[in-house]
Amino acid sequence: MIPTPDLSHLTRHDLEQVYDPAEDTFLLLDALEQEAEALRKERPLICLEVGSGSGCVSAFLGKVLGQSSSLYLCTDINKHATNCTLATGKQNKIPLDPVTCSLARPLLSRLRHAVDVLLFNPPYVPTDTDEASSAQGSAGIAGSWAGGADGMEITNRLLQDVECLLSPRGRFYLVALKQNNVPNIRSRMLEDFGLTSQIVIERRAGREYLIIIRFARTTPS
Ligand SMILES: C[S@@+](CC[C@H](N)C(=O)[O-])C[C@H]1O[C@@H](n2cnc3c(N)ncnc32)[C@H](O)[C@@H]1O
Repeated sequence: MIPTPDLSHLTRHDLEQVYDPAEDTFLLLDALEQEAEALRKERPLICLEVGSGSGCVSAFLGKVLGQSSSLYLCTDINKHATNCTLATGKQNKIPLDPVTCSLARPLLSRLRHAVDVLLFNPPYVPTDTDEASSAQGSAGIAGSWAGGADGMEITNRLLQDVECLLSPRGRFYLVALKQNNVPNIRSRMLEDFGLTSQIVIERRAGREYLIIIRFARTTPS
């Protein structure tokens, strides 16, 4: 079993401003652990986590891949989150490179068809559009969950860029709620971008039913 990254350096003050890893985070870790062998075999060079929050998921990915020369890029709209991501990388000896920005927009042209592992645990909670817009605008803790209509407004923006980011062997892992309409997400990604998908793992956690979907150009082994 791969240990959960050490987050003991994060203070209560940090976790008032940055998403505290929760069931959704841990389900994504479980999915990455389940896929560990296949991920190592691919020898990913560029990994990108959008919305890295504490940095827990990217630090875990670094542990999954072990000693490698991978680049671990992370983005978050929340400046406190990118600070925490940097600190979590140091604490766990994984060289995380965080950038404060929205989604992957400023990196898009540089990372065209270059990302081998793309991760996103998005703000997926259905809210009204105004709440999601204001959370995005203030770039604080509410941006961790406020997802707008169907919880999909922020995720949909990244979905438009996934095909452009993924390398030929790239894999994209997305956290979704059942209410986000997973069959619809999967069929849109296939019809619009030719990306196939699999459910890696799913679990009920309290009121939420959480699903991790993996997208790729062809069905990975
Ligand atoms: C559910 S939290 C997940 C945090 C962390 N990846 C985890 O799994 O614990 C969603 C994260 O996405 C970030 N986020 C929200 N909107 C974003 C955007 N437009 N661009 C980049 N990050 C965003 C939030 O600040 C938050 O850190």
